[in-house]
Amino acid sequence: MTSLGNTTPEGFRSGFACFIGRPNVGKSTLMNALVGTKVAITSSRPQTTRRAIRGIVHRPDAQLVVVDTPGLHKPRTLLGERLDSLVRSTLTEVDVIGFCVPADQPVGPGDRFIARELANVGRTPIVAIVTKTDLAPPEKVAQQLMAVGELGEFADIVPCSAADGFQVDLVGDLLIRHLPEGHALYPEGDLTDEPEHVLVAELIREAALEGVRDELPHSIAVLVDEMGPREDREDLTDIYAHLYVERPSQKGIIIGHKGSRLREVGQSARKQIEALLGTKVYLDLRIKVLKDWQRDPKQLRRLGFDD
Ligand SMILES: Nc1nc2c(ncn2[C@@H]2O[C@H](COP(=O)(O)OP(=O)(O)OP(=O)(O)O)[C@@H](O)[C@H]2O)c(=O)[nH]1
Repeated sequence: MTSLGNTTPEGFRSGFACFIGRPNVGKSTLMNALVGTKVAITSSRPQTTRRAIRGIVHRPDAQLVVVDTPGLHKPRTLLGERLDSLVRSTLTEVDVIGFCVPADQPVGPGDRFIARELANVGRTPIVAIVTKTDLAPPEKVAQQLMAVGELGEFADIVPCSAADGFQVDLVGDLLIRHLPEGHALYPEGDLTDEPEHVLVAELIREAALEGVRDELPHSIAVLVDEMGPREDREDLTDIYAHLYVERPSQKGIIIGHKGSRLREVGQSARKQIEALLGTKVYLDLRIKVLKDWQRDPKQLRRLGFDD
């Protein structure tokens, strides 16, 4: 741990940024690329992110805390409504907003909806980020920069690719420019302030999301019940977790033929968790049906989606 405050160099900046954009535009991947390690989970399924996970970017001249928000969308369920209020409260609390639009898809109603929301946020500066430039030829990227420019008032518009690293550092620079001067908010070396058990639950959920069909992702939640080093074994962490679904049919899908899918999910999650914790992991993963938990306030609270 380094001390905070008394070693701050002249002109040091610190503060908060968040990325906003339609689901699946690459917000989490960009945050991971900026932070340089896997903190938020990513998947090819939209609406993977449900929590405001923070990644912390350490630079000699600045500390940028990135708050990762769920994609804004029109609310359909109680869960949806909570997500949206979470996004809106996040937007007013940060120093700068990164508005992400992918290079490989035309600007659409979803992007315009968010641009309108952003226009109401007030004076928070907005950097427009055209993501996934590796998926579009240069002329298409150039057109996209122009199209995005017409969506609103932006401090900057920058193309980048989190996949090949193109201009990821520049995105960091452009966000940092809007932070106030001040000392570091977190000790050097901290990459996130999410508790470990939350990261572990997210890694399990990510593994379970691989290859499932459209309606299922929203129905999966994971809770770590217990986690700690095994007695006399510093190098082994025992983890007991539950994966919740909403219907018995979904339980069957997750478990797979003779439990084959669940085994794969467990193995894949275990590898990721071992990388995160730096120890061997014993993972006891059970599945439970919590009927319609997305619509039940009590269950939502239990699963960590507070009002
Ligand atoms: N080719 C390419 N793919 C990318 C890039 N960034 C993200 N992706 C992919 O796009 C998909 C979505 O990325 P995420 O980072 O999960 O997107 P998100 O905007 O955080 O999504 P939500 O959490 O659903 O809001 C994943 O399959 C990523 O691997 C990029 O720069 N290039």
